[in-house]
Amino acid sequence: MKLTVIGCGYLGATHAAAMAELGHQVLGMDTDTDKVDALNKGQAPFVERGLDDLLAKHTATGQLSFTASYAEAAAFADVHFLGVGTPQQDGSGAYDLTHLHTAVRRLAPRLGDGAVIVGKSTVPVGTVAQLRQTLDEHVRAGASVRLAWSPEFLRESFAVLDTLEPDRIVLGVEDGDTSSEAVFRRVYADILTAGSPLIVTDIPTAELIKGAANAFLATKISFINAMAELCELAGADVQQVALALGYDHRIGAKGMRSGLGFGGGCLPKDLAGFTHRAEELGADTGLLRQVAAINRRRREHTVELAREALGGTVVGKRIAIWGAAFKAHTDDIRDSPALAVATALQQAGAEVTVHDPAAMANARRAYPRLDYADDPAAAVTGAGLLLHLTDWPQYSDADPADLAEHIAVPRVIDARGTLNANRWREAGWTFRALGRP
Ligand SMILES: NC(=O)C1=CN([C@@H]2O[C@H](COP(=O)(O)OP(=O)(O)OC[C@H]3O[C@@H](n4cnc5c(N)ncnc54)[C@H](O)[C@@H]3O)[C@@H](O)[C@H]2O)C=CC1
Ligand SMILES: O=C(O)[C@H]1O[C@H](OP(=O)(O)OP(=O)(O)OC[C@H]2O[C@@H](n3ccc(=O)[nH]c3=O)[C@H](O)[C@@H]2O)[C@H](O)[C@@H](O)[C@@H]1O
Repeated sequence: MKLTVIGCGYLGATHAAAMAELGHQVLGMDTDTDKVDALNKGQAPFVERGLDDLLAKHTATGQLSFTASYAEAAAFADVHFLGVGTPQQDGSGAYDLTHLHTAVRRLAPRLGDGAVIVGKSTVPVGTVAQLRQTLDEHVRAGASVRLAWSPEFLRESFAVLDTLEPDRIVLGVEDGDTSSEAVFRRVYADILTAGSPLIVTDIPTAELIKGAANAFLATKISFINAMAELCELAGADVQQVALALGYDHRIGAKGMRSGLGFGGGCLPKDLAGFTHRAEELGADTGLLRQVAAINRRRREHTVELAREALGGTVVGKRIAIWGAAFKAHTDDIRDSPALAVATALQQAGAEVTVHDPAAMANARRAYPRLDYADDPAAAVTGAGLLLHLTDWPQYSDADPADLAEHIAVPRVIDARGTLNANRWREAGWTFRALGRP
């Protein structure tokens, strides 16, 4: 089949490459011409495991290509996936849906009768009804264009795997739309045959499922972090609590790692957007607001622990920070907990040096006033404290005995819970981990 993917960031570029892997002819479209150029060379403009290989494989054969032209995209296919950004508006937490409306407005007059638009971006419930109006206002006279919504559940750093082997696929269709599901089943035929369940719903349900999924993932993380707060007060170990809870099949161990809390371009933004929309609808959002508050406290608590470790003040103190990405195996620094802590400490007067295996270029661009080091040992050299803030395996594999030679005072706070406490203590470090004795 021939398909387009409009908006080729983390979601869209991965979706386009995965659709080509399924055997479809795919044209990706993005307004950012630098991105389009990189993608046409078979390179992802960001770090994502396995994506460069897929892009290179399918751009080389011409099965996958990219353009900045709506006209080309509209002419290429009758099925158009939408993966443009839905960022947070400043202040209220509400979603900014302008990119979606722009994409529909620009695409609509160029579409032929029978075309299908399938949205994948994350949206608050009620968005598709508004997009339907935009579509109807701009579509060619006499052309009937269907609009469906299939929210995406991929995780960055597992994006290719999650797209090709999804836990489930959701498709929301408009009332009276009897044909989008059949088209969609053809697009996803191989994935459905392999066993991924497809849940077909009305539009509001599909929109809401995505918000609910991210709110639940955020809640699970904040729940275990609330237990971490309690563990610190009680002298208990949150990792053992999580281990024991996780064996209960109704709870499950996945997505319940305690630490510095959730960041990234999605969970914080989607929790805020979901909460905002729920309040507009008149729902009680006490639970969701607590989830966000607990998450904020993780960052504040880490800053406080650093202050405490350094004798009550960070002014003029050298602090090494391991990690800038919002999680391991990505260069994405959107709402990174590590950089939030780094900048808070710098604002409080500390001299902060940051290292990250993949996200240094993005961090440097966004936070040019922070100091950066090219390797983990260089970051700790001369510091009075090391903060471990992103869970890269390089950091848990590092040799604490070797590092103790470089740091001025061997003191570490493990905010991700992945350093081996015994190993660090035996190498002479004063070791503190969030939620653990
Ligand atoms: N990053 C992720 O892991 C996931 C993201 N999502 C959702 O997918 C959507 C996109 O997220 P990301 O890919 O992370 O964002 P992103 O910012 O990496 O990519 C968005 C892309 O859309 C392009 N764009 C903006 N306006 C456009 C327009 N009018 N026409 C064509 N292209 C346009 C931008 O240039 C950019 O390349 C969001 O709604 C997000 O919540 C959902 C699941 C996973
Ligand atoms: O809507 C989205 O964009 C995506 O958001 C998240 O995916 P992602 O942001 O890539 O990353 P996660 O692996 O969920 O991690 C999010 C944050 O939570 C933190 N986290 C994650 C898991 C955990 O157990 N504990 C924890 O603190 C991570 O360090 C990271 O900062 C969801 O996991 C995806 O299902 C969803 O599609």
